[in-house]
Amino acid sequence: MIHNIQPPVLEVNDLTAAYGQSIILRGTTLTVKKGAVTTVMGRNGVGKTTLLKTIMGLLPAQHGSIVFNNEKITSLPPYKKAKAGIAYVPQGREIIPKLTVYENLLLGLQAHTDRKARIPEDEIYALFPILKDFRKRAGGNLSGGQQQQLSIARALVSRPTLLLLDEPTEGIQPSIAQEIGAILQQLVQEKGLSVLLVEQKIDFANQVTDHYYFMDRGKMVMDGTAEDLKHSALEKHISV
Ligand SMILES: Nc1ncnc2c1ncn2[C@@H]1O[C@H](COP(=O)(O)OP(=O)(O)OP(=O)(O)O)[C@@H](O)[C@H]1O
Repeated sequence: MIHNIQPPVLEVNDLTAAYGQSIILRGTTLTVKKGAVTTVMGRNGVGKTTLLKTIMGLLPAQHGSIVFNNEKITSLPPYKKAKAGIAYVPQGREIIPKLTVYENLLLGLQAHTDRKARIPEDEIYALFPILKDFRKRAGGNLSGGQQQQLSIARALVSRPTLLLLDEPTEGIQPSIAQEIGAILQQLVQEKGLSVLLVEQKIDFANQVTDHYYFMDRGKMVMDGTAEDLKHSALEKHISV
């Protein structure tokens, strides 16, 4: 019940966004609570990735508003949103294959407000021990699950308060997905991180989610906790 009295970290209101003439977000509204995982589910192509890109400022909002920690950030460029405390872990991970694990982590520092900041190596390696072992290895030589861990770690280097996470389980083994789920829970519960997750896999979503939203054709059509939502409703909105 604590979650109900926490102020929202992010409020997206009536958001519209398009690629050229192709309108994808059609009045999307959602709230992300502090220190909790909010998960957006929905069929392929309904606009989940587009929503994260628009929140991050990679795609302009045509209409509507995005409020982060009570400040309107709708039209800020991505680097300003990053400096404000939002980090984005894209679908497909976007690791630079020829750079080492350590060099990939260094890229995360670009979003840091303090220019003299260093990678919080102890913290990062405590969460992801494999990255310490492989810190001199090329990112491209890591497995999919390891790359996903690197991508999340790189986002955490800037010490964000809100993590936008796009399909972290795509193409990785269930056991590694479960490990990533446990790390996310740790970050949320111990450090108060807020997470907006886009996910298709119900097992992973159930492991971490506090509040669900279901998206269809550019807007939210249902939301609630896992207990609020009947299994049939979940199936209806995630079947591809
Ligand atoms: N760069 C782009 N230019 C034009 N259309 C795009 C672009 N990226 C995505 N789209 C289209 O926008 C729609 C929404 O895509 P989006 O990736 O947001 O969906 P999604 O719900 O995340 O689906 P998925 O689970 O497949 O990633 C799709 O019809 C897609 O083809």
